[in-house]
Amino acid sequence: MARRIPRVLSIAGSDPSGGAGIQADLKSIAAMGGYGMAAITALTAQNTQGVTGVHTPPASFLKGQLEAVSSDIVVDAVKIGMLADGEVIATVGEWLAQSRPGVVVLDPVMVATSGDRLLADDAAEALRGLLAHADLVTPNLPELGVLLDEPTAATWEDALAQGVRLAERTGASVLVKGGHLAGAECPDALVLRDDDGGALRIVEIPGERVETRNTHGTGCSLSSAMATMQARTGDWEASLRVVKEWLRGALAASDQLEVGTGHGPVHHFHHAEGTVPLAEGEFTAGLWEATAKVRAEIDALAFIAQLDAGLLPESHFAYYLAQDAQYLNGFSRALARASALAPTEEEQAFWANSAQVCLIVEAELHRTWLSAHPLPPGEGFALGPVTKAYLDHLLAASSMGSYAVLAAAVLPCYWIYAAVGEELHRRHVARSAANADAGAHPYGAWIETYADEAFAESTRRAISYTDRAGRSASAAERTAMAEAFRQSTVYERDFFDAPSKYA
Ligand SMILES: Nc1ncnc2c1ncn2[C@@H]1O[C@H](COP(=O)(O)OP(=O)(O)OP(=O)(O)O)[C@@H](O)[C@H]1O
Ligand SMILES: Cc1ncc(COP(=O)(O)O)c(N)n1
Repeated sequence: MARRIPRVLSIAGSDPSGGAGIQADLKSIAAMGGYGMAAITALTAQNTQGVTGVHTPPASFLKGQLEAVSSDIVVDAVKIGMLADGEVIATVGEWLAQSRPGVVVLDPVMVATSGDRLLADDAAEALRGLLAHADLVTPNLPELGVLLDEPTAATWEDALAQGVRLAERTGASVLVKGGHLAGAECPDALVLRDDDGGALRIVEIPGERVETRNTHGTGCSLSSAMATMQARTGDWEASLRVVKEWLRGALAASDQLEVGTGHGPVHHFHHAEGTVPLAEGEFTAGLWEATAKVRAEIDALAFIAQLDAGLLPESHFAYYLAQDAQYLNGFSRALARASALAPTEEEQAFWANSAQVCLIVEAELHRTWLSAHPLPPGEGFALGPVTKAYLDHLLAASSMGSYAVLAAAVLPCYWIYAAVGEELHRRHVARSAANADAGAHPYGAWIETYADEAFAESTRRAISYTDRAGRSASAAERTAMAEAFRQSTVYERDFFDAPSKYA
């Protein structure tokens, strides 16, 4: 019976480096939505380069582990991996016969990727006997040969024929794996026994080989993921389609892990990266970090240096003020929309108040700064191309209907303006302290407006609300937020640079 969160038991060896064995199984089971458990058959000392030791505790202790689990917990599926020796195999066989779990996947582990033996020489026969307890057996090509007492298949066709022979001989279904084939293809195939125990059916699932050395634990990961998916779906073919695609992604993303210098592990949770729980401030710190290059370009703009040194042409300052007034009007509308979409009353009030403050600041700009710094004669109060593009971007974010994306889109206007203003103000204060003449700075009064504690507080709150929205957003929404934030940061840069182009 299909189970939404299956309880899956791995009976396997421990790999302290985390790439294979029960460690890989528990990650794979969780990645496939199951609840993972592990009864340990043997301890290995190993890393990505190889196995340096194996310690097999008494089989009676494994029996104790299995009984402790099954006397209390319903086991929906079992995955069996490294079994070490004949005594362990006998213990697992007895437990399977007695507890009869719904799904049994057996990965007949004999030799590690590194070439080290994980099964005693004399235990292959005992392992053959255990296959009758399995619903699905997942040998790699050399293991398939050993189980049949035949040479390793040289071609995929030979391997499929061996898979059929193994299924006929054991009564289990067989997953024939193409990982050990040469070439660009990496197919897998299921030799399936119909429910009534009748004819065998081959389902081949093609796949491309991922170019990587990081294949440590792929067999363990595949078999435990298959056990979990089968308990969820009751359909081997549907399970393999999902698991194979997931494993391909895990191999492709394995380089990100940077674990070890040999055959590294696969990235079991590559598909869930965008949904990792984030600490307070982590999401917006990530947005800030990702825009470092654009922000460095802002710091290097002539506009900033000239404003700082008092050398900004008057016409540039007048253009900037006129565009700022236009911008504030549109920005206020975006903030009003953020208020309308806000999930809490606190945020609703914050954005509504900010929208109103924008209009007050715009009126103040007209009344004081713009009348003192009029545009050159003949130039109308036109919406410049950057102002228009920036506002169109905010308008698009407003109409998408996502509060989180809109918050990310309006945030750079707070954060970057505050950061740039704070730095200009810091330098101005330092200059004033060193030089009594600083009062003569033509833009001194403007730079002093940057020391506004109320704006700094609003910036902190805008960051905190955007961060909160990002932390509870879906992976797709987080991506859209990051893009909206990046785009607005680019417009911030272009806005400071616009006077040098259009004034
Ligand atoms: N380079 C690769 N690219 C894509 N898929 C691969 C690659 N290597 C292995 N696989 C897949 O990984 C799974 C395990 O296959 P493989 O034949 O390597 O088993 P294995 O030898 O038991 O694994 P292990 O590496 O754990 O010993 C199969 O689904 C196979 O198709
Ligand atoms: C404990 C344990 N179990 C299984 C394997 C096989 O995995 P691989 O063939 O990928 O090394 C392993 N190396 N260690």
